Amino acid sequence: MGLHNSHHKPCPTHLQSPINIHTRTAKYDPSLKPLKFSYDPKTAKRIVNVGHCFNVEFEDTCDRSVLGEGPLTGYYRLCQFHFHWGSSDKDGSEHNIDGKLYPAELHIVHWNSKKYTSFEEAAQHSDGVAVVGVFLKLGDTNPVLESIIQNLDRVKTKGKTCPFTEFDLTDLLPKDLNYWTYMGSLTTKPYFECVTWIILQEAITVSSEQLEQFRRLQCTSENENPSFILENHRPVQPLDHRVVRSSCP
Ligand SMILES: NS(=O)(=O)c1c(F)c(F)c(-n2cc(CC3CCCCC3)nn2)c(F)c1F
Ligand SMILES: [Zn+2]
Repeated sequence: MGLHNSHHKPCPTHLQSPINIHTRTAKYDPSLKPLKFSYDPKTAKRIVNVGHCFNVEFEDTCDRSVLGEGPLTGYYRLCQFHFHWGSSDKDGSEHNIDGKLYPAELHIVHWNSKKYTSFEEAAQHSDGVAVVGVFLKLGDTNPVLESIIQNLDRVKTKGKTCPFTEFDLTDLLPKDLNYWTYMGSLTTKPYFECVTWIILQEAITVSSEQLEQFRRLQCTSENENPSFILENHRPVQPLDHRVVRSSCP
């Protein structure tokens, strides 16, 4: 659906992600509920180097690990999490907060298993996917991140996988679960506009050395000349007429 202007030519509105979150313009919505994470550590399955990043994949053939409440209707099934980072600690996050970039951003991807039968199907619908974004700020070594990073040398090249089980993803979340939420898209191809974005307001820590480990992943397969995933964050996109809501005043 396009907006109409004085020339009566529809101009398409885009619902692309990431965006810059202007905190003073975000609107407190008292009807927003607290986020409810119900993750079963046994659903953690494996780590995969997908070329532009690495995914930590979960068993998503049933609703054993779900995200509920918050801005969502019903619950969404956890399928994977991954990170975005930059070629230096100066940038790397996809979303910005009042123009501030963080050195990295965690995305926890869920899909609407009440209405759809797979992630691929859900991604074709505006209420299909819910991604929780968590900023990583420079600080002390994060021991929970370390338990993931110590496996990265087993998935160094594109297409490689390694088992990764018994992982409690709630250990990676900050204490404060207040969030901003808006309707947007996947930030990589095919950029489908199917995502309810839920961006946590509190960051978790990552050390510079841990970020360096991300940059040692290769986007090439093992029989190619190696090149590295130095950065994988998309530039911010126009907000257009979207409103960002906040779970707290
Ligand atoms: N940054 S993000 O917005 O959190 C983000 C995601 F949420 C994703 F789900 C993917 N994603 C892309 C595909 C291919 C599918 C192939 C079948 C059709 C749907 C896409 N698998 N997962 C993704 F790459 C990504 F970057
Ligand atoms: Zn992402």
